[in-house]
Amino acid sequence: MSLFPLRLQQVHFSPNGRHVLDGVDLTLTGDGITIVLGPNGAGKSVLLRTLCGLIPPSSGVLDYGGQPFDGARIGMVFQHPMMLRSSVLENVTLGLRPRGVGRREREACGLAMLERIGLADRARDNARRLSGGEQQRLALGRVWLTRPQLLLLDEPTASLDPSAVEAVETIVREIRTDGAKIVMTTHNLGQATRLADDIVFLAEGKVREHASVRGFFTQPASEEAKRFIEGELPWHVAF
Ligand SMILES: Nc1ncnc2c1ncn2[C@@H]1O[C@H](COP(=O)(O)OP(=O)(O)OP(=O)(O)O)[C@@H](O)[C@H]1O
Repeated sequence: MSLFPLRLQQVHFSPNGRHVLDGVDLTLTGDGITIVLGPNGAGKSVLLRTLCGLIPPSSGVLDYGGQPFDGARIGMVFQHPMMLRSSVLENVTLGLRPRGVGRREREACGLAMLERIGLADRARDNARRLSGGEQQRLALGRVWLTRPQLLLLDEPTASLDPSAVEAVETIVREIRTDGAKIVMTTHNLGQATRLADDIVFLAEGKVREHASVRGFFTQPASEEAKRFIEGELPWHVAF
């Protein structure tokens, strides 16, 4: 049963009458990486939290491929992932416990995942002692083990150095290749050009554009998107 196409129709989130999401219309297919761009406060994080059920919309329709909402098939990773005060191995297998996976199988799956994300030699270390980049890789491995159909990433590389960013991007691509649909926010426009299949441009709680990555950066349809690209992209993107 697929969560896709995922359709949002006139989705509003208006806490205390303030229009944070202001009539979002959006259709997402089940493949590829969709990057959500937009200025600070545009509502990008709120949109992701709405998609995974953390924020109930004030009004509007969210249709997950005609299926009822099923949070078990949706994963989310935040800019600062939560780490239990326990080992890297226990942290990476956390999502398997509620699924009834026994301890031995959890360990085997966890160790295999740590190999994939380059943390096998840290399995017995305290997860909270990992660097920011390592913690983000661990958070991605943890959610990857639960085989989500939809993975939401909220600025996962915002506070990382370039080599840690590259490691995270490699894992994100592998998760996509493994079949998950990825929706991700970033302020790093270079990253958007490296990872995205399509771009959703959000401003003042509205989807202003939804275009291919090439289309968005070479021929932005709105003045707002043009200004956004010019203001935050200090280099020429050559497609
Ligand atoms: N749970 C919430 N309840 C009420 N208001 C919220 C909630 N979460 C966020 N907001 C408000 O919604 C607005 C949009 O916030 P959001 O975090 O989605 O912006 P953003 O586009 O992700 O910005 P940034 O790029 O700075 O992270 C902000 O004014 C924020 O204070």
